[in-house]
Amino acid sequence: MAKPTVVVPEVGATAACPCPGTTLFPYPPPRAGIVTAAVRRKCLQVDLGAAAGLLGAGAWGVESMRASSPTHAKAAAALVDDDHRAAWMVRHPSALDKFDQIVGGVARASGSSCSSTYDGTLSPIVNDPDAAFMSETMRMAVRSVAKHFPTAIVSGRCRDKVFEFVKLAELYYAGSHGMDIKGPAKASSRHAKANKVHDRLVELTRSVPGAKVENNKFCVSVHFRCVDEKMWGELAETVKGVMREYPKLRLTQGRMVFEVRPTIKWDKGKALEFLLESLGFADCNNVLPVYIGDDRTDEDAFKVLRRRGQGVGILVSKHPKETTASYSLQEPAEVMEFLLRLVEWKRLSRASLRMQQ
Ligand SMILES: O=P(O)(O)OC[C@H]1O[C@H](O[C@H]2O[C@H](CO)[C@@H](O)[C@H](O)[C@H]2O)[C@H](O)[C@@H](O)[C@@H]1O
Repeated sequence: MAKPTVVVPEVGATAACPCPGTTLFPYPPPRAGIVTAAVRRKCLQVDLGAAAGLLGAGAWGVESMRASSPTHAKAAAALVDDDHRAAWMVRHPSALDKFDQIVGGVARASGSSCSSTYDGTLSPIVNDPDAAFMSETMRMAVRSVAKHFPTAIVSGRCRDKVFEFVKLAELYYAGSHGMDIKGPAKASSRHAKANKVHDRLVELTRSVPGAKVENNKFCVSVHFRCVDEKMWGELAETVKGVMREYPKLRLTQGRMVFEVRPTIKWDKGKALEFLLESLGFADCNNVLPVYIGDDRTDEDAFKVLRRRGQGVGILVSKHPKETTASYSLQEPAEVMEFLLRLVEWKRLSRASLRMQQ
């Protein structure tokens, strides 16, 4: 596995990670005084072991693979009765229906910061991970949001690849589950480094038709969306075998994908927290951080917002799911509508401020 070198959101530059607990990142952090010792302590306190999506030894296999399968999700959803769904919607109401409530707590003249994941949030889920393109209308919506609010995309993918899909230089990008962060600027053209684990997984999964191994620079994804369910057990055993060869790696699971990651104490939650601190939004009560995500690994970010009592987490899901997010949206189309509402809210706030002056 390649050693993460990088990190951080400083306009136009990459710099160091705020989490000095690991020697994998260079230190000190980029902007003295912005990332404080208290922040670093907070980073280290987050209990990764309890993070949703982190699979303990032996806890993963065909059953957990089934849980992330759309066919099984649909079957499970069919069993969910209307009362259950209605109760879930009360706990996680639509962010569109509750838009006024969401922005209501923030002073009119102030703002928001917006973070979102890529797959399943800004782009629809498709079989081929290399073909998860974003629509032009979604790109325009994200561009508009970024004009008004600091906007970040936090993804399990490698940063360069997310940039290739999104193509907006004005955003913050946090790739490899937030391990590789860069602020608005022309994104780096550095290519993802092939690494031993990636090559080993490619070699060993060749016998499983439909399996696809993706190099996300500091992480590796093993996709089983196109693998016949009969082969899932074999694939899980193969991945498990490679994990035994590399005991310093850990395994998490997303939507029909195994995600092999280094055991460093870093995740999307810490990336979000780091972005907030670096942007100077950590203790602002007149800024509304919004995090929108669809995957188990996004729960780390939702938990951070809950713990801080700051901002809102929005889960993108058509079906009721266990989540720490406060609100829900059903699909990327609703995400786009929500983003445009944020832009409109900002425009109206500005106009009303001008009238008062
Ligand atoms: O953090 P995200 O931006 O949500 O990335 C998480 C994973 O997303 C991608 O996989 C998912 O989307 C694919 C394309 O729609 C789909 O085929 C796959 O089944 C999904 O799990 C990406 O390819 C992974 O590397 C990311 O870890």
